[in-house]
Order: sequence, then C-alpha cells, then structure tokens
Amino acid sequence: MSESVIDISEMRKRYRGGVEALRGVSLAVPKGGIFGLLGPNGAGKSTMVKILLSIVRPSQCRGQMLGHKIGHKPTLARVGYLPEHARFPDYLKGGEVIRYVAGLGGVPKSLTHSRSQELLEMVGMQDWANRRMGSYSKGMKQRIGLAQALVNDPEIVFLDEPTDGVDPKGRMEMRSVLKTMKDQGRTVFINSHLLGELEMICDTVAIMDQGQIVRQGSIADLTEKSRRYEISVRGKIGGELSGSLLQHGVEIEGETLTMYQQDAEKVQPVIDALRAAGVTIVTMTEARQSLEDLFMETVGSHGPGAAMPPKLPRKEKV
Ligand SMILES: Nc1ncnc2c1ncn2[C@@H]1O[C@H](COP(=O)(O)OP(=O)(O)OP(=O)(O)O)[C@@H](O)[C@H]1O
Repeated sequence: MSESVIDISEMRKRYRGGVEALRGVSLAVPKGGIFGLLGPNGAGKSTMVKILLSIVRPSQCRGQMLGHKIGHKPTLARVGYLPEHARFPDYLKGGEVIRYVAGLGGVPKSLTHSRSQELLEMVGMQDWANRRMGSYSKGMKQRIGLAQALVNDPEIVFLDEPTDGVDPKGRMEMRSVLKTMKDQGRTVFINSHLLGELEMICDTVAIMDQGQIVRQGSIADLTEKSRRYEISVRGKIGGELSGSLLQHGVEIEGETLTMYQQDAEKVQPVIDALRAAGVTIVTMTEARQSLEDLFMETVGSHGPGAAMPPKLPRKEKV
C-alpha cells in the first residue's frame, strides 16, 4: 500500500450552537501527487482542512499528518497553505509579498532573496515581481498566492479553491504550476468546486457529503464500473441482428449501441455481426463517467447549492 501523508479516522466536529460539521471522517491522502477534495456547500471540507491546519479544534480525531498527531504545531512548518479568497495588500509588490511571508515563516534572511527569486520564476512572475499586487489580474495574484504557499519548502500544500474566479488561460498556467509542485515530490491537497479542473489534474479524489467521506480513490478506479464502448452505426438493425446484439449485452438506442464492457476483445463479435449484416460502423468510442457524473451519482442534488461546472465527458477514440 502507498505511504500516506495524512491518515485520519473518526474526525468529528460539533460547533458551538450544535452544528455537526464532521461526523466521523476517515481519509487517507497518498504521499506525492495531487489530491482533490470535493463536496457540496456545507459538506464540511473547510472545517476538515482547518482542523488539519490547527485553525479549528476537533471535537474528536484519530490519526496523523506527516507522522504526527493532528494539532502538533511544529508539523505545520512542513505545510503550505493558500486560503480561499486570500488577499495581500494591494500596495505590496509581488516579490515583497513572498519575502514578507518568508519572514513570517521563519525562513533565514540569507535564504529569503534566492528563495523568492526561485519561486517567482516557478510561477512565471519574475518579470512582474516589482509591480504592485493592485495592478495584477486575478490569475497573477493567485500565482503569487501559490508561490507564498511554498516559501517554507513544504511537503504538503493545501490550496482552497485556487482557480476560483481565474480565467481559462490563468487556470492553464496554474495547472502547470501545480504539476511542477507534484514533480518536486510535494503532495498537493486541493479543495475545489470546479470538477472539470479537478478531473484534469488530480491523481486521487475524495467526495465529502454531510460531514463524511463517501467515496475516495483514483478517478480511474472510481469510474471503472461505468467504462463502456459506444458504437454509432448507419443501417437497419433488424430482428435477427437485434436479437444477436442483445445476447451480447448490447443496449440499442436508434443508431447508437452501448456495451458496458472493459475488454475491447469482447466487442469484436458485435462488430463482426454488424458488418456481416451490412451495417456501417461510423464511430466507436470508449467512454466512462465524468467526475461530474460520479459526483452527482454520489451526492445527488440534495446538497445546498452544489455548484456544478459545464459537463465534461471523457471519451477516447479507439
Ligand atoms: N464557525 C462556525 N460556527 C458554526 N458553524 C459553522 C462554522 N463554520 C462552519 N460551520 C457550519 O459547518 C458546516 C460545514 O461547513 P464548512 O464550511 O466546513 O463546509 P464546506 O464544505 O467547506 O462548504 P463550502 O463549500 O460552502 O465552503 C456548515 O453547516 C456550516 O454552516
């Protein structure tokens, strides 16, 4: 089994006033790679992240982060954080923000300049370091946000809605920075509503609902059961052919045939039968559930205001 940087069980949080935000969360985050936490509004995602960062005290929690009990303050020196809606003063220049955070994080003065240069280059902001934050686009501000989250050379980086409000070009640039973080061997923990974004970058995800983790694993494993072949055809699918296709487990809907099958070999007799009957095969695609479909299947529409992005089907031509 792969090593976990976070491994918790029975995490519970009841806020004063009685709201039960977490109801026994169990979660394992593998070391290295990009991990995505998703869930509808109010599911408890921020509460869990804040407990991991010792911002909120749990009512109960078992487990560890980086080998230490949750709440162990020195461990936080090995963790980076970009909060949701992070705001740095508009009058500070990008480079100054990074040096300021480095100072707060206890980075030795002798290292501050070189570390900040390195990070500015990594996020592609070296040419803008002497401009004020107030003159930056949202995407540029977030890139400075990512850089400041790395000042202490952390092993885990928590990013809360990092691409929210960033335009498509800015998101693409951020994805590339996140990939660099992963290539550097860090674990990136992203909390986001943008399922299409998560689908593109995450190695593993967990879905949280009503204070509990309801699914976790790699996107490929979680969507494996839905893997299917879709064949679009031109021609008549009559009595005998239709009977034979049904026997092979093919679902027929007009000129679209669907076979819930992981093995391409098992589709070959269907293709043979179609061709023998003179039916033209127009396309054949391998398809599986998108992360959005998985999310909706798991959480449904009961979450208060589950924010959904546009549909992103995952299809590969075969
Ligand atoms: N400080 C607080 N005091 C009381 N209740 C709180 C507090 N913070 C959060 N809650 C409640 O706890 C529940 C979980 O909230 P939390 O912010 O952790 O969810 P979330 O999944 O991060 O939601 P969102 O996606 O909207 O940020 C909600 O019912 C929320 O109203």
